[in-house]
Amino acid sequence: MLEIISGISVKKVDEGFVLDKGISSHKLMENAALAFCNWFERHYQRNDKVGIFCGHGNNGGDGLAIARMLWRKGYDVIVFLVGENNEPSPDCKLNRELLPDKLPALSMSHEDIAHMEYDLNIVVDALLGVGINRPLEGDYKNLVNKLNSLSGLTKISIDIPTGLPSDDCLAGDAFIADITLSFQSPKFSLLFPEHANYVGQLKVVDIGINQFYLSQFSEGKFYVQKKDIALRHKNFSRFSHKGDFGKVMLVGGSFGSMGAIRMSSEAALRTGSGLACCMVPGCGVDIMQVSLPEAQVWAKKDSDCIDADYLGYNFDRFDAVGVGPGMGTHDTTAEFLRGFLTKYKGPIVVDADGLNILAKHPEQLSLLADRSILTPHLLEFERLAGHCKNHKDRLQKASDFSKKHKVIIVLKGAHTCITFPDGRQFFNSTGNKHMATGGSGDILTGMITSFLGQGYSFENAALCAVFHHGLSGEIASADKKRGTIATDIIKSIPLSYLRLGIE
Ligand SMILES: NC(=O)C1=CN([C@@H]2O[C@H](COP(=O)(O)OP(=O)(O)OC[C@H]3O[C@@H](n4cnc5c(N)ncnc54)[C@H](O)[C@@H]3O)[C@@H](O)[C@H]2O)[C@@H](O)CC1
Ligand SMILES: [K+]
Repeated sequence: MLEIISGISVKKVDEGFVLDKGISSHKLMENAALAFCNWFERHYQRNDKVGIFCGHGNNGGDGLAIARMLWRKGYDVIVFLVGENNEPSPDCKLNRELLPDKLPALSMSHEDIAHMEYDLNIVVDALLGVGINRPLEGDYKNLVNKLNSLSGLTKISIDIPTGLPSDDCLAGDAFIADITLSFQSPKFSLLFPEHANYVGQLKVVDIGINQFYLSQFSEGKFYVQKKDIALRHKNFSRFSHKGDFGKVMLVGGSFGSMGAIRMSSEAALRTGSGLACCMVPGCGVDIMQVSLPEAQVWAKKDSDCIDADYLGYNFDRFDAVGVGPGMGTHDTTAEFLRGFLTKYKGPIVVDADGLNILAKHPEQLSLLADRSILTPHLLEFERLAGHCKNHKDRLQKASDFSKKHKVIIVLKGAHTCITFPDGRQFFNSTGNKHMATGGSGDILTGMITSFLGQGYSFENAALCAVFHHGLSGEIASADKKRGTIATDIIKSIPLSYLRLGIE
């Protein structure tokens, strides 16, 4: 699992790695530049006109090495040098000297920046990286704003968009990238929703520094990728029977809101549950049985919402229970939740109106069994934990909340963050904007509940479900883009398993 370390630690990791391996820091920069160029070559043609904007630190050094390599591969490259009245870092200086004589390199004055007019297809931002220690000003600021104003070309940031602090929220200007290629592991701030427009698509490239070096600076933050997830799945044999795949219950729905619980239930079945039973109000029975014949239904006749009478049911027959989608927050439903949390101590997932009830009745939080999984989106989380100044603050509050109530928080959004009571936070790498559609969260509830029911540990259930949910969304939206709807995501769950070689 990739460690997400602070910008200050990045420098220390580099130094430790270089010392241990007996290589030069220049060689490490060459590795980084090569990793970038290998990625670049797979995506861009040699007739593209590439402008590489290089600052005076090591980020600029990366840009210069990349320019030299791309030029040697036959790309049409122009190098722009900025910040030349600052002392360049030693590796930046060396890479300036290594530029081939025939490769055009232009020093940019204030006037050049103001009147810049080049016919470029691709802009590479190698102005500043994780070494930024103050908001942009002067030439750097003017150039970044100028580049941001150009349209109709592809903009790529090296390591981090210039101007973004690696571990904090942006104050001031920053380069707006279409793609950010971050070296070795993503920088923390690249995962904040406030920065989504600056980062564009996030790619992480390996530059050969192994995890041993990164883990020495661990802050308990991790970036979850495909290779981390495949191994966390359980193997089932041909002798496995329905019971091994788990019996789960999904509780929710109310008059006019039956879609949510229907989608959760279908998602649980598609994730592999042996049996899914949904507990719904009487008004939802026909809807469920007609639209999802594979699910069992339990309901009280003539009711419009889940009420305290539902507490007579024996929940202990289930391996896991998901509660909340479409359930409403009626007083009698809150009464049900109080009784349910008191009664059932198996693995549970609480989502949507289940969370809204907890926000309205915070005394119920103490009834949650240890390691219950709560799946709020950003707004639901704030209802539970109070106003958050920004995402950094929100992540800290998620950590405090998780520790205090001994629950697992799945904070949904781009790079969904899973926080455990021991403080570890896992950031997901799958998913895209097309998943921001009604019902998407209900599906995740069904998926986590299903994994819990299959006997996965709390950690593996949360990580696998979040990863597959995102990947299913990517698969579903590949040809539907903004026309993607939640049920498309459910249909893609089996394909997501296949992508990981899981049968
Ligand atoms: N393991 C890694 O992640 C590696 C990182 N490398 C690169 O090294 C970069 C970090 O290099 P540096 O630490 O030299 O940092 P930068 O390239 O970000 O530059 C730091 C320099 O800029 C100055 N500076 C800070 N804020 C400024 C501002 N607002 N305006 C103008 N100047 C400002 C600093 O005083 C310092 O002189 C990474 O982002 C990455 O691109 C690679 O070369 C090698 C491996
Ligand atoms: K940069």
